[in-house]
Amino acid sequence: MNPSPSPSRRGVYLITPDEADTGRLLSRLQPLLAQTPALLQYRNKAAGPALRRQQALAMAEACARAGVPLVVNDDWRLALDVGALGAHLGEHDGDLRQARREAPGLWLGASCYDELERARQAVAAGADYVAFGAFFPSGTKPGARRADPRLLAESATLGCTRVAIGGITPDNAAGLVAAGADLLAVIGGVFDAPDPVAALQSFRLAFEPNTTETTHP
Ligand SMILES: Cc1ncc(COP(=O)(O)OP(=O)(O)O)c(N)n1
Ligand SMILES: Cc1ncsc1CCOP(=O)(O)O
Ligand SMILES: [Mg+2]
Repeated sequence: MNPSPSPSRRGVYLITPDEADTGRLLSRLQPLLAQTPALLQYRNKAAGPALRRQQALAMAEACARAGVPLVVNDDWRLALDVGALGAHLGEHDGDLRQARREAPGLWLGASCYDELERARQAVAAGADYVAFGAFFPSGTKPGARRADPRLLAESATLGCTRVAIGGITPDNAAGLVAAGADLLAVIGGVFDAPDPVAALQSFRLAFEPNTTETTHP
């Protein structure tokens, strides 16, 4: 049995933008963490190891204060080091089976891009969640492989949390939830919005039952 903890499995999985200034990163995050997104992922593709560690520690402290679980991108050892809940690993981020063995308590996620078979293998190797995408063109990662929303339904039988990523905004979110996404991983849809807090709040609608249908006696 997998002993890792299981955070709230529905909602926005907010991911940090590349931001070199830790103070500025924190001040952009504070009002968003106050909205308690389901998770925060610390991701900074432009930072070296020292800045990543400094920022991951700052994220861990801010998340603990806000009651938001933290996931560290790319590096499960850093996740352990800063006391994060989990780590997210993609195809270039090491062996998931090794991470599961050496960090049995971490909540582990795996990028599966547009491949159901990769998701099956990730779950067999110990992943707690699988992530598919990009579902829409992503300004953050323009070269990201594209995925079909049908993957979200097709992966239901895996029995783990399913995450959608890539170009997700409040306007296109509901379709992915309807297709089976438990968590919507978002960078630009919040951080590039004119009002990031309002954008984060708007995602809530996507997770509410459809109230536009009327029942007739
Ligand atoms: C929730 C989530 N899903 C997918 C990714 C992408 O991971 P990866 O393919 O390793 O790419 P980078 O994010 O490292 O550029 C993710 N980070 N989070
Ligand atoms: C890391 C990653 N993997 C696929 S798309 C993407 C970027 C997500 O950012 P955005 O929400 O801005 O498209
Ligand atoms: Mg990665």
